[in-house]
Amino acid sequence: MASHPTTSLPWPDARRAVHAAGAAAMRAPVTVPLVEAEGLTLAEPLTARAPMPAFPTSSVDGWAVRGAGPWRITGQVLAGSPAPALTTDGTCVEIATGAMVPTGASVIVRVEDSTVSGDEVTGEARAPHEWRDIGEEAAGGEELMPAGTRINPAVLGLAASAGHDVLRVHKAPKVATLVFGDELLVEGVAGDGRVRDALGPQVPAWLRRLGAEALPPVVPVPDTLDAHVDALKKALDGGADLICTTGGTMHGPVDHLHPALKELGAEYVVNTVEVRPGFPMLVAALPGGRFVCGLPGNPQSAVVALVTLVMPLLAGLVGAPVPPLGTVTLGAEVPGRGGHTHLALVRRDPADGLAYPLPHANSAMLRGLARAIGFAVVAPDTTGTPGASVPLVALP
Ligand SMILES: Nc1nc2c(c(=O)[nH]1)N[C@H]1C(S)=C(S)[C@@H](COP(=O)(O)OP(=O)(O)OC[C@H]3O[C@@H](n4cnc5c(N)ncnc54)[C@H](O)[C@@H]3O)O[C@H]1N2
Ligand code: MOO
Repeated sequence: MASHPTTSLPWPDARRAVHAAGAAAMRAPVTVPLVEAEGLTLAEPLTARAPMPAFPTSSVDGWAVRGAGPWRITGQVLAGSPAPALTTDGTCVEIATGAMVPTGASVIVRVEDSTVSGDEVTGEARAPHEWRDIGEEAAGGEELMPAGTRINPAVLGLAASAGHDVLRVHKAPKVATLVFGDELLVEGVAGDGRVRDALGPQVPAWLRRLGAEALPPVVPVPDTLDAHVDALKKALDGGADLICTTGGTMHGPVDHLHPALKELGAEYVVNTVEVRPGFPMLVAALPGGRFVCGLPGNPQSAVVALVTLVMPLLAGLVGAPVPPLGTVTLGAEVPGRGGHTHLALVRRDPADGLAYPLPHANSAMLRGLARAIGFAVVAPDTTGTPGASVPLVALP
């Protein structure tokens, strides 16, 4: 590894490069029961194991009738039982919502549209017919969700409906957080040159939202090369697939990240990105398909690095696509940052739906971030003008 290479990448290229590196290091999928699958990622497309629905299913309570009325009641079919066929015109069965529609039924008359006298029913059916046809939602074998889908509660429900008891998934990558800096306090108020650690509390929380299994942060890792190397090795011994470090990405007197990476034999995937704030961010690959992501120490810059590098890297590791960007329409001018991409904190105004830049958005500040929906992306050598549609990196 060269010392201090500054092969700075444009912001879109950096996202793609780390995603590709993650995808190349993807682990083998595992099989888990549905109850353990929430938040994990589908390793195979989710398919319907049978037509959905598997049988014609009444969508109302009423009468499944055959032929023209009036209809003589010959029985009842409830949800959960097979339905005997209706074989004679002028007959009907009482049917419950969710019950299997008997073969031979012409229509279903709703209970509220019917009159019963003795064992005879009269009434009128509504159009279109009041049942769900076999395979109306999906044919047997049809793909419902692609591989790479993050399993949310709705996907879990869909998988169950589609007949799955277990799923092939990519497990959540294990991610360690190492917070560098002798100036950091882990409690109380800043003063006398010391500042409160603002990253130990938030980085693991962002990581969990990105689908990682976040290990408890190590805070602070002392500002010596030995302590950095030791902490990185311990995290690897602890099974981390990715180690997020904070601070020390530059080359100041106590910035030891680059020398520590060199000692571990790491290879840069990305070393600095043409983005403001946060340009000194990096991702380095370690032997065995593991990674270190260096988040800059300025707290907002660290979050810019999380969404720029960690988000696509984690996506690659679990076989998900490069996280797509959203779009916002700007309500006010957002300046560019020269030849760099500007990730500008924005809020969305509930009155006009437009995105406005936030105050207190300096890279050392978190006040703007705490009110933001995400970062508007202002391309190099441009200005975000009011009314312009620009990409949005939504906060996870
Ligand atoms: N000579 C130059 N110096 C700096 C440059 C530059 O271009 N030339 N760039 C600046 C930029 S931009 C950034 S970003 C920082 C990145 O620095 P490091 O990643 O090496 O971070 P540190 O020096 O350790 O810390 C920077 C800043 O952030 C505070 N910090 C660090 N960790 C935390 C934490 N967990 N919670 C709260 N605050 C934290 C730290 O006290 C510093 O104030 O480099 C600039 N320098
Ligand atoms: O790039 Mo630094 O992250 O602007 O503060």
